[in-house]
Amino acid sequence: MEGTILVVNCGSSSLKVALFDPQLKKLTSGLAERLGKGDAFASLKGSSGPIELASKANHEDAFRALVSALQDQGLLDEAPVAIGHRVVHGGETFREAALINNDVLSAIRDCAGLAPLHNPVNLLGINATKALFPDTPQVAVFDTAFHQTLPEAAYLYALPLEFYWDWGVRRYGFHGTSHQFMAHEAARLLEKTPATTSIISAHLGNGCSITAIRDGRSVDTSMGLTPLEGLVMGTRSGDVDPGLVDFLATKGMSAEEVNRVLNNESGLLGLSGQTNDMRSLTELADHGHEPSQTAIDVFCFRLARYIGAMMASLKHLDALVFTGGIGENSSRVRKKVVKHLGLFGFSIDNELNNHHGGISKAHIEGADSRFRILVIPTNEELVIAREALAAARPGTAG
Ligand SMILES: Nc1ncnc2c1ncn2[C@@H]1O[C@H](COP(=O)(O)OP(=O)(O)O)[C@@H](O)[C@H]1O
Ligand SMILES: CC(=O)OP(=O)(O)O
Ligand SMILES: [Mg+2]
Repeated sequence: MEGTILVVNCGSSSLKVALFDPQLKKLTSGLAERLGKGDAFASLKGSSGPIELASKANHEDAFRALVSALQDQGLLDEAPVAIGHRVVHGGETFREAALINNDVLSAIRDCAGLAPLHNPVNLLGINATKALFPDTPQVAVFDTAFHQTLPEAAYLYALPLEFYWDWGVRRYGFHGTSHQFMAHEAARLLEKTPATTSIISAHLGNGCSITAIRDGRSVDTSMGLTPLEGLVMGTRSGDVDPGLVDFLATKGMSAEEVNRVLNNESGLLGLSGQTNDMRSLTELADHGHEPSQTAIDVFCFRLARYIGAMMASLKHLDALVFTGGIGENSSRVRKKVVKHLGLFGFSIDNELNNHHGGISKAHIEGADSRFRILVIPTNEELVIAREALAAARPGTAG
């Protein structure tokens, strides 16, 4: 097909691709997981079975395999007109998406120290696509860009100010593409304009973050210098006392080990001792597994506490919005979180929450709720495709 847009999202051991037609309708999507490990595999929606990958296949191998599967389906017989990449950390350099050239590549490389788990693999993805489609414009869409409007009071840590000036130590925030999409979708559902809409957006996937959006602009967010701060996540601790690092050092743990535990062995997984997956956790809790129930309780309480904190950044609130795999699917989490917020005047309609939803299928607030509560599916890929097209061909995308 002519005029397609390819979206690439590289994670540390995974690669997600999505292909859009020129009207930005999604044609298909594919996924490769466990890259670099013995049991790497890939699949493409619409393909009859899994795609063959060599054991220990890397990002480039996976990308080639997915592209050739797309070609077999007749979806990519011509090079795409634009390729959009999710890049996690854009530091203070990028306030919006950027057409990738050597300067942009070196700026992304410069931010790698701030996001060692994410930016290096994002660069791998860019190189892999460049090798296959050298003439297609490539565009970087940054998780941090939407949060570049944070006021100083929200982005500065109370640390020696030289840390900020010399090393860029500040709060950046992530998942900006999803939060920005929430701001637009909420405005559409509420029949307002984004520039007059204020929401609290809770993105709850494997990584979780919450953002206060005042009149369409991000004014506070829970993630910080790295995507580790804030909410309880699948395997990440979110906020802990910084004194913990020294305490664990006295127990013989190196900085690297502490970092690994906080990023990969904590959160829902650490608390439950079983899984980072909210669906499995809910089943375990239903079968009487107490640590799983505790994990859900801590997750919900931390989130409710952050919603309360986000109120301090807003002058009014049009809606609390839930999104991401957990936000969109777990009625139990939504109910528990809203229950903590009674003092603010939030209430949920159980019937609507269980089958979400009400007006336009998104509302789950109770009739007596002081604020609206919405469930909105996120669509980071669509936003990346739109931005890629706009940056690659200025003037063609709306
Ligand atoms: N029906 C469901 N009930 C509860 N949790 C769910 C459900 N469906 C998905 N989830 C949870 O959503 C999380 C993954 O979210 P997702 O947004 O897909 O992740 P990612 O951040 O990797 O894109 C997992 O914890 C998963 O268990
Ligand atoms: C920044 C971040 O946390 O991303 P993800 O949710 O994809 O892990
Ligand atoms: Mg997701």
